Amino acid sequence: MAKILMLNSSCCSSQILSPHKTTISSLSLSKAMAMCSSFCPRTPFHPRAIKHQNSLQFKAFSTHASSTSPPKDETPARIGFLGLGIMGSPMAQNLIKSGCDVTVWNRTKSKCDPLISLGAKYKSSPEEVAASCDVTFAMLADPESAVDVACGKHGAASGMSSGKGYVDVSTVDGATSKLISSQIRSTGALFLEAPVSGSKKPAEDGQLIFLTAGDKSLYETSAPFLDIMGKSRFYLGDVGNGAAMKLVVNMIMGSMMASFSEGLLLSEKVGLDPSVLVEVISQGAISAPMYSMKGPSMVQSLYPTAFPLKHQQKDLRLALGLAESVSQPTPIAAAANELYKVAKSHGLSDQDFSAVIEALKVRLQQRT
Ligand SMILES: NC(=O)C1=CN([C@@H]2O[C@H](COP(=O)(O)OP(=O)(O)OC[C@H]3O[C@@H](n4cnc5c(N)ncnc54)[C@H](OP(=O)(O)O)[C@@H]3O)[C@@H](O)[C@H]2O)C=CC1
Ligand SMILES: O=CC(=O)O
Repeated sequence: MAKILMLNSSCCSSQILSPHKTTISSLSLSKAMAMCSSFCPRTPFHPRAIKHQNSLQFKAFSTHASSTSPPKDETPARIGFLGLGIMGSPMAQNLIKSGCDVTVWNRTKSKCDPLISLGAKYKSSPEEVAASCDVTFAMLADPESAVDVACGKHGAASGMSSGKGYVDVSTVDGATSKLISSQIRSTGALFLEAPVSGSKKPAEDGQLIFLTAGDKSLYETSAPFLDIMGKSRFYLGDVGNGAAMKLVVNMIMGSMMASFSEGLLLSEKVGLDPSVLVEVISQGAISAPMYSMKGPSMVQSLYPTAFPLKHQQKDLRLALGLAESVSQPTPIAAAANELYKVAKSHGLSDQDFSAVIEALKVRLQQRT
């Protein structure tokens, strides 16, 4: 999907400044240009929300982010963010740093504190966040927590009403997403599922890939915010399609990591240097950023957590359920899932998913 950027070149000099007057060094040029166009009143492209059927109408950024006052009928969007784990915290942080009016909530309140210091507001329940915001994002661990936060007691749905939107960016299965969608939409609000591809570093750098599905008008009004947090976005149609796309991608990723782990250990066992294997792979047709990023630390048996192993196993489990639902054989993913289960049983749930290699070491030790 191409982003269309209409730039007024006079506002984009060699050093592009954010509204907070800091150089945007970690953002891509296209993102910086898009942000520049957002803040420059002379550019034809401006992320003001379009008026839609259910009157979702707002501008993307708070007034201090713009050099001119907004028209009187536009108020700055109030953005809610629920779930401040490895992914949610940097995503919310990027919204705040871009000048958005952000209200946060997290089950463990202490994780809100760094964001409050950056200017976020705080509410003590998902319901209160949803009631006080125009669009609420949720980044929760798994289907159970996503349902609980959206539909449980004092959940977001209780604070939703017509004119509001709920964007669930958690990785869940289609059935869960449809359940949340129906609860949210029964209040008159709009729903978008938008799981992300990309891990901790892309979340920090605003380089995530959004896989969205659901209410198209919410997709359009949320686009300026998705573009702050991500580098691309796909609109895939009906609720369930975004979840399915995410699960297929992560099914492939989990199998790739399991296979890479076998290769590293086999190379070592036959007397090769696994670091050289990582280098060889990086130069050939099977190279992937994941191998180059994770390989060197895996060789040292280090697994600093970016994507928790428990979440990778959850995604494999959900992907296998998806495959089962259409009778698609997925023997490789099924075998990989077993390996992640072994890793979990050895206490590796909260390590990075690359720690799955330890499950193979355990097996080797048990056999010898
Ligand atoms: N890390 C990654 O690289 C990526 C992760 N994802 C997906 O994004 C989602 C979040 O991942 P990540 O940030 O890594 O996960 P974390 O485990 O770091 O964070 C999980 C979040 O869910 C909250 N949570 C868990 N259980 C409950 C519950 N019962 N009620 C309320 N809140 C709950 C946690 O709250 P608390 O702080 O209180 O524990 C925390 O805010 C997952 O679905 C994951 O699969 C997608 C792409 C990449
Ligand atoms: O879900 C994990 C990712 O890296 O994407």
